Formats: sequence, structure tokens, C-alpha cells
Amino acid sequence: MALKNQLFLGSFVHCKALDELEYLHNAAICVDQSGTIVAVETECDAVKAKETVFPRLGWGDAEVEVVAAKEGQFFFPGFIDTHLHASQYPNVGIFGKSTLLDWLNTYTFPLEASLSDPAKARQVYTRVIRKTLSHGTTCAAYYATIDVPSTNLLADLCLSLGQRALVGRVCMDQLSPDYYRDTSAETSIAATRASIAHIQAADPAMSLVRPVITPRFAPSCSAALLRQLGALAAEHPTLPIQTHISENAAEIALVRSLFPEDASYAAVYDAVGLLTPRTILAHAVHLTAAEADLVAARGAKVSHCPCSNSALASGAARVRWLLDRGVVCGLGTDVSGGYSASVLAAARQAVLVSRHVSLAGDEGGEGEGERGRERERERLSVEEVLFLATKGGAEVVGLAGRVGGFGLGMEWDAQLVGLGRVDAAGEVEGPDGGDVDVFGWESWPERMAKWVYNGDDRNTKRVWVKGRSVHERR
Ligand SMILES: O=c1[nH]c(=O)c2nc[nH]c2[nH]1
Repeated sequence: MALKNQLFLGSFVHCKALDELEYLHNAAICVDQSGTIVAVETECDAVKAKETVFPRLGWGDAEVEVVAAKEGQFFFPGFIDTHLHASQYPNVGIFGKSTLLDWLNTYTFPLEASLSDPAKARQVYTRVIRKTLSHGTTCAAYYATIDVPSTNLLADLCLSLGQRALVGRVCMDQLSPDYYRDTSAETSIAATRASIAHIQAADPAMSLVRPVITPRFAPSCSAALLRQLGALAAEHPTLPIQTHISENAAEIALVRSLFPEDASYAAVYDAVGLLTPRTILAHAVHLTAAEADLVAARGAKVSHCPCSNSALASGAARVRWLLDRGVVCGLGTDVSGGYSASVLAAARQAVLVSRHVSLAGDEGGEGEGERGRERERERLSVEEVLFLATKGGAEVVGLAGRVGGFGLGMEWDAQLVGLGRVDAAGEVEGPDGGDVDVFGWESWPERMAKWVYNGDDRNTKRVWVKGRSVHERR
């Protein structure tokens, strides 16, 4: 159905810089039928918009749908999940005491293999898209499985349900069970080509869905497969690439033993042309300084996955350290290594993990002088994790300037957030605010902090992607 022009009214909050949110109150944003922001006006209500903005845009009143945020609600850019496995969604929360390598064999490969059943794939993929949309995720970088038809189905479902996505057919030709492995590098490449062709035909302009070249991780790929994937990436210079790196100590030791001629894990990818500005590296928990510098020099990006890194006991990634080295970072839920499909939960965990990082090296006193200042810098703020969840994520998935904020010319990927309002009798008035109680005296930065620490999908009232309404909480 064709979109109408839309006028959004109320409070808008988005990231201006890494540590700075911009608050626009009594504002208006006009979004045209293509889903593009064509006007951002402050101190503007519906009457003023109709009198002064619509004529400028050539809009007649009758053609415009008006969406007004209620008192206390605000529009926020949609979240960008830079790393999750759609095929693992049924396993969220199921990992026992496992760590990465035994978790893959025990929980993950059997589930992923079972999604070659088309009915099961449709069920799981429909649910993960609806679930993530309900949490405000307007763009997701998905891993599917090795199965081409169900990978293609995931892309088709993203298009029909309206979620922006990168969709990757997983490449893996070694070190997994026989029942779940590409039979050779050549079959892996042929299957990947088939999936790329399908997704490109489904959305030729890549307006919503793009294929992404997806070597699972170095241990899953023979040297021949990695080389051929590097060649495929060179042949398709606009396609993104996604993989895992340096998540867990046993995995890093395995990479060292499998690729003894390469100086490091990052060097394995670099040697075959897979470390590029289009590359999304999930985890990056234990990178050495030389590897972080190589990643920065190549312009590759990092998806920080704090829920997964904590759940699978992989370690605490040093986000400030990566940012200081010039590595662009976003947030990933990493379902189902991560136990939640919510980017807000990942943002919250990113704050908490950064506080653990700041304790490393001594017994965690406040710290005096230089070390005390370093400690404080290591701790991420609410503003910073919201940046990672939106603008940072946009850069990670190659959509900087297009989504992640409310600038003129950007696409309207947004969520309407509502918090609980406590009345004079101590009851919550109006719609369900979930765990977030606002008394009315809080500043806006305090409200944002309350949302980050206690918010969930009950606060996500409505979601739009490219101007299309794709979720509404009833
Ligand atoms: O968190 C992770 N999830 C996975 O599915 C995976 N595969 C390789 N390495 C991985 N790490």
C-alpha cells in the first residue's frame, strides 16, 4: 500500500555525538511518501506546520497523516542490531553452563540444521522479525543457516514484514558435524551466489534488504573457502561482509593452530581480503593492540555483543579502548549466544560490562590520579550506548547518514517510546509503562537513563521503517 505523507509531532530525541543526545521538544518532522525526512521544525505544532511547512513542501492537508506523541512520549531512532542469528532465536536463554565451542555443538548446530524444514524456518523467522520489531529494532544484520531456500525466505519475510536487514547465508565447510556443513568450498560459494542472486532480485535497489557475505568464523572455513569468499567480496564491492572474531580463548587458540602462518586472528581475514570497510566483526573481545590497529586501518567495524559475551563467559570487550583506536562500534544482541533479542538490553549490558572493564587490573577502588581518570573513561554512559545502538550501528552496517538519526534527508526508521506516568495517588496512569515509572520531576536525561535501565518492549509503542508503520503495541 502506498504511503501517505506524514507529520510527526511532539518530542524527538536522537544522538548528536557519541556522548550527546539532542532533545527537540514541541517539534515537527515531515516524512514524505518515500519515507524520507523532508522537514525538521522546532517550536512547531500542527497549525503552524499546515500554514508554513506544508505549502513549502507542496503538500495538501488532506494527503497527510498526523501522528502526535502524547505528553511524556518521545520519538527515538529505530535500533540497529549489528549482529544476530535469526536461526537461533528459539534458543534464546538456553545455553546452560556452556562456552562458545561446546555451545555451538550442543545447542546451535542441531537447531540451525533443523531450519532446512521450510515450515519451521517460516515459523522461526516470522517470529524473530516480529519480536525484534516489537523491541524497536528497525534494522538487523542477520545470519541465517547454510540452507539456501530458508535463507532466501528470511530475506523475503523481512521485505514483507517491513524490517530493514542484511541477510547472510552462512558459509562453513569444516569442523562441524557432517549433518550441518557445506560439502566443499565450491558448493559453499555456489550456494552463496544463489542466495545473493535471490535477495538482489527481491530488492534490486537494496532499499530494505541486502545480502551479506557470511563466513561463519575462521575455524569453520577451510583456507580455500576463505580465499574464495575474499574473491567473492572483491567481485561484489557493494556487498557487506560479516563474521566473528576473537570471542573466546579456546577459539583463538584453535585459529592459531589452524592458521599458523598468519600473525593473528585478524590477519587470517586480512590475508584473503575479508577485512574491509564493509566488514562487520562480531565480538572482538580479546583483540591485541596490533589487531585493533589493523582493524582500524582497514576500516572494518565491530559489533559489540555484551549479553552474549557475558552469557557464554567469553569476556569483557573493551569498547572505549576500541573507540580510542579508531574502531567504529555498534551493538549486537547476538541471539542466541545473547539471551535477549532486545537492543535496549544489549545497551544496558554494555554499560554494565564497561564498568567491569574499569575494575580490571587492581581491586577496583575509585582510583587516584591518572588511573582514576582512565577508569572513569572506560565506563560507558547512557548517551554513549544509545549512540552505539543507533548512529554507531548505522555506520557498522554501512547505512551512515541514511538511518540512525532524525536529520533532513534521512529515512524515517523510528520508534515511539512511552514511559509509565505516576499520578498523585502513586498509581500509573495511561498506557502500560512496564517497569519504568516516571514521577514527572525527572529531567529528560534522567528519563533516558530510566528507559535504558528498566525499559522493554512495553515502552515501544509504535515502530516505523522507511516511513511504513511496522509495529504497534495494543
Ligand atoms: O556467538 C557466536 N555465535 C555463533 O553462532 C558463532 N559461530 C561461530 N562463532 C560464533 N559465536
